[in-house]
Amino acid sequence: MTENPVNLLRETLALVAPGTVLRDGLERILRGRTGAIIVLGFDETVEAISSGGFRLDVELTAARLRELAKMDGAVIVDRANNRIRRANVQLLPNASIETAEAGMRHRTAERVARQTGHPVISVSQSMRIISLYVDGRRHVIEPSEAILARANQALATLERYKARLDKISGGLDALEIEDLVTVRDVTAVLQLLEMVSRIASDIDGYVVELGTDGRLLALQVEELTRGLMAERDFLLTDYLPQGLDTATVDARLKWVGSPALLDLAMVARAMGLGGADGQDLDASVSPRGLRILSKIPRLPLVTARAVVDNWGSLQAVLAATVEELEAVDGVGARQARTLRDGLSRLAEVSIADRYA
Ligand SMILES: Nc1ncnc2c1ncn2[C@@H]1O[C@H](COP(=O)(O)OP(=O)(O)OP(=O)(O)O)[C@@H](O)[C@H]1O
Repeated sequence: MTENPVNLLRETLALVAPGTVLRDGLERILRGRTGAIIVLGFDETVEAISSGGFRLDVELTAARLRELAKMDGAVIVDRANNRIRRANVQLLPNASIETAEAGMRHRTAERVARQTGHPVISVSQSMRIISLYVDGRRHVIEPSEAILARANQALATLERYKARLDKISGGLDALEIEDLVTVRDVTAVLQLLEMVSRIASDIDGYVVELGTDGRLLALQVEELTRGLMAERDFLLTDYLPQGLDTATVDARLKWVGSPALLDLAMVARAMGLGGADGQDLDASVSPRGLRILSKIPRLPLVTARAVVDNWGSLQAVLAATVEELEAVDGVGARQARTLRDGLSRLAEVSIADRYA
């Protein structure tokens, strides 16, 4: 099999999500109180294990699927072009393939999926359940309400983490301006960014499964996570030691499980901060300044980058005069003023917050 199993499951979940032709057909089969076995792939391997029935080459529609499922046997759909290719077929998969299922329909579905590498759907007449067999695993298609309940729980968690992220990221602004940042402060922001991104990716999975029922959810996640990838990038640009790049940090964090992620030293180690074991969380660090400069309204990102590249530290940028800023390649008079005013405002807000 050439396809990545995770992608094939995701692809199949998208094919049967609410709002799709296939899902509509499956719902009709359930309402009609019949069962079905549908193979989502058509090639020589499928042909070789198909016996009897009849051949056709018609577009997949919900009504056709429902009609054809009334007959005994399987329906074969070419998922590459959404056409029904065979119906009323008896499937003869290799009987030595292990299956944990009971009942011929489900045993057959599981074996065919394993043997052909194509996803197979079975609709159980007796249990009124739609199951998906993909890459050796069974996935039960749940009603949207059940998935939405879980997705909404995840969304509430995402909102809580996002609120905390906003708070500690704002706190980091103040510490950066006053040059009081420690490894703990930086890693706490990256930790939350990582948690938010993991929860968002879980919700993305639900969105795929929910199809049209997940539109609102998708919009909410998009709104909550907008700009966070950029913020993460700027944070890493600001604090990564020389010789360590973002891709390496990403790869390291990927292997950190969610419970381990709660350990700040683990995050520090991934960022190459806090000593060899990441334990020195109280060590001082200074930002290059890109993260905070990116927060200045109307300041083009290229200007922010040019300034950071030139001075290499936020404290040096804070000490620079408008004339010095203007002298940097890629910084015009207007941008130098915007930058100076923006930094002054940020400093005022930070100090006011600190002593409020
Ligand atoms: N090898 C097969 N090829 C095609 N269709 C099959 C095959 N085996 C079973 N089926 C289909 O499944 C139907 C039900 O079979 P059976 O009652 O043995 O399965 P089951 O798993 O108990 O089904 P259900 O959960 O729907 O009650 C058959 O009438 C037939 O349409």
